[in-house]
Amino acid sequence: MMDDERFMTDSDGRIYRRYDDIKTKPIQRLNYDSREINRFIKKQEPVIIENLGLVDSATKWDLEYLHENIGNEEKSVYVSKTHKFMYYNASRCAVYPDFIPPNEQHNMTMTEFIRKYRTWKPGEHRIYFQQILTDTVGSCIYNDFRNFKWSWLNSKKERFNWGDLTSNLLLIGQPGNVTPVHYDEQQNFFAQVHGYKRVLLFDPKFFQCLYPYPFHHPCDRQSQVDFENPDYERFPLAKHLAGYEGVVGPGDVLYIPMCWWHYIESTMDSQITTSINFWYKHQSMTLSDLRFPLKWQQKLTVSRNIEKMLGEALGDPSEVGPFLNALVNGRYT
Ligand SMILES: CCC[C@@H](CC(=O)O)C(=O)C(=O)O
Ligand SMILES: [Zn+2]
Repeated sequence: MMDDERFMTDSDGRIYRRYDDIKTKPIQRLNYDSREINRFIKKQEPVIIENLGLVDSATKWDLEYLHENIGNEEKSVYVSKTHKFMYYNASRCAVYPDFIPPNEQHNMTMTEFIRKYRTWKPGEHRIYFQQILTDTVGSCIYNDFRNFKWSWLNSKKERFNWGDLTSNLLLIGQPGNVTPVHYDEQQNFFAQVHGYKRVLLFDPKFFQCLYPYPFHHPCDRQSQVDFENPDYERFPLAKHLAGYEGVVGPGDVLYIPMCWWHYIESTMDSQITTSINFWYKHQSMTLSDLRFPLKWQQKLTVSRNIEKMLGEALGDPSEVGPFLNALVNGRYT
């Protein structure tokens, strides 16, 4: 890997893709007992929380233990011809008939996933286990799940008036797997269990630099900018990207604020990467809470509502682009 100039090795020996064009500062790392943590969450800024032990009971979740205990219901595994696993909403393909899904979602048993994982050879399609933890898991897993530090999580939910926990995703990836830059409309405590992931995060205000796909596109919420081969002709503002960077390892918990752009890559030196995320609905905002000018998180919600409403008002999502161009070009530009 060392002689492949697409990759770099950091001072801790972590190996990940080199993105010289992207300016970043280190994500702040704080010990779990630091009072500063609440300040970051209140300001909705990313922070890596160390030694919290949030999901310590999942440390034993290696492939053997999961094979024994997770249950034989089929699990959700994404399969990609490349190392990238961009999420897409298959139900929106009708609006974009030329859209080619960048990967496939398969359902397979844990036995099948482990067989594929263990026999995988470079050049073969990559796999990425991404399964919501539901009550169908075996009793041992359920007990481990109950032993997560829910008191800490609930204290943050209450303190910051977050909505309900919507889901926990169990992620099991191969070294080198990449989740390209996107945003989610939920607060996220991202707990790293095994292996290392390099993360890049960007404030929602970089909306114009990351050129998200249209609302009605299958890749809604995903950026059109390919960090490995950025097209600065089509996306000139991508040159101005500036964000935060860090590597999360076993025991680290990354707070990914709602609507913050994030790119997450399993480092090449990892044997396997296992993560568990905690997605929370954002806090309910009342009109009296609104302060102007709006924050970009709020402008993002406004922009999504406009695109959604236009699709309905025009009766055809494919008219939204031409209509917005007619509205803006030569008038606001
Ligand atoms: C499908 C979710 C993938 C995850 C990133 C990663 O670990 O690859 C993420 O983007 C998130 O937790 O929000
Ligand atoms: Zn995400």
